[in-house]
Amino acid sequence: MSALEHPGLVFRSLDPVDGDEALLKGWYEGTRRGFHQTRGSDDGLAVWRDHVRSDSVTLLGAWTEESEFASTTIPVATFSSWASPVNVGGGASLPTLLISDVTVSPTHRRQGLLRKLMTVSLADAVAAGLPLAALTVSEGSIYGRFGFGTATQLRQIEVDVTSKFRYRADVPADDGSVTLIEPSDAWKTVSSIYSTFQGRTRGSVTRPQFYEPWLSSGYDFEGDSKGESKQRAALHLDTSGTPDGYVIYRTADERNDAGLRSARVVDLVALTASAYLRLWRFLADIDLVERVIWRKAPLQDPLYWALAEPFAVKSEELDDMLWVRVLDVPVALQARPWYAAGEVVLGIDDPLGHAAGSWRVAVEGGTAEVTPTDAAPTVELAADTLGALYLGGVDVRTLAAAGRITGSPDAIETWAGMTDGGPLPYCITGF
Ligand SMILES: CC(=O)SCCNC(=O)CCNC(=O)[C@H](O)C(C)(C)COP(=O)(O)OP(=O)(O)OC[C@H]1O[C@@H](n2cnc3c(N)ncnc32)[C@H](O)[C@@H]1OP(=O)(O)O
Repeated sequence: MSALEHPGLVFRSLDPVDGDEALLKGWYEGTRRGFHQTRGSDDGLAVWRDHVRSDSVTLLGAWTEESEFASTTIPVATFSSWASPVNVGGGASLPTLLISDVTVSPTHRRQGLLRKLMTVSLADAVAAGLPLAALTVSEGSIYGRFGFGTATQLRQIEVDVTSKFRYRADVPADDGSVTLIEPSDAWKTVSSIYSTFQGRTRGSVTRPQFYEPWLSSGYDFEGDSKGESKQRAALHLDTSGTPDGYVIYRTADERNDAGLRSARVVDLVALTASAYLRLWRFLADIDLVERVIWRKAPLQDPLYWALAEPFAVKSEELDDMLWVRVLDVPVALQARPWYAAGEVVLGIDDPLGHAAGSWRVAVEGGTAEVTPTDAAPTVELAADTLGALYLGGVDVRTLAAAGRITGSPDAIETWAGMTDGGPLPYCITGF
């Protein structure tokens, strides 16, 4: 906290368990104000308190010094973070600093408050031995300067579930079944299926506690009220009756932009291809619904390829999801999978210093050895580009074509062979 100084402001780190009640409530209100939400209800505050306690969230804020005309409890800047595993591929996960609730009020914007809070938080994460940091963003141009790059992407799709929705004749019939269940009763199964998915899926993030009140319909985050009455849940059971997929969705009174009756998928996880297609069949079988909208479809979606009329799937948007920042180059690079033997000297430009320097990366048998070196770099890139590459969401050649990776054509080809490969990362967990 010593590095956190700003004229007229007092910085505090609030204890999420025993912190001053008025300041905690004020901090929560500060984020709601910063994100243009309504003032919070007591129920919303209680849900937030559960999350910050159980995820051991660090709550940083800046308050104006005592004044007759300024709130003593609502801060002008907020910044939260906590440590949680991210799946980095090849079955490995790394503890990662997850950053959220970044707000600075209009009275104090562009005076360097975000920069101060970010710089201190990343330095603390390095001191605590966290090799990665990650966040999801509101605008794409803010976080590159702090070494974050777009590491995973999602597609928003709108699926025509009228008679156009029909699988090809060669798609095998699913032998399992789908059952409707109340979201509160489904929660235990939902969280267990997600946890298996998390362990298997490159780019996936361990979920913070607030997914429980959200997905079990205990709290409506959009309406800020207790109980979410529109959400429904269905489980997919395999032939032995074991749940291996779920969908949580909303239907009542939903309309798409063209006024067509639509359902919205809130969360969908399937552990097998068969469960995935069967859950989509289930969604298509909901009567009085003409379109199903899902904001978190994978970029390579089997649904498109399984349909007799693939144009039933309309891609609406390509969205960024997880932004990653490498803090410890050897730990981070040695943990992820590699795809061809080779050696390069990476030169990383990192104004914050954590990843800066020359690093010898030597790959043999699918694993890398990464050591600092005085040798001249053969491949050069900035920290945010390394973050974008890290989970395999974009390949080396594309970033080189964008001018973000430089080196001789041979060195770039060697680095591409080593780095590119494996499944695309997939993260459906915002925070
Ligand atoms: C992880 C998350 O929580 S994402 C949500 C982010 N929050 C929001 O979108 C809420 C609304 N916006 C805000 O509250 C503020 O504008 C913030 C938090 C985005 C920026 O806070 P500020 O204190 O004004 O930023 P600060 O003055 O420290 O700026 C740091 C740098 O980022 C740049 N920057 C800040 N905001 C933006 C922006 N919206 N777009 C582009 N660049 C930006 C500044 O120019 C500055 O650049 P420099 O230091 O390299 O010269």
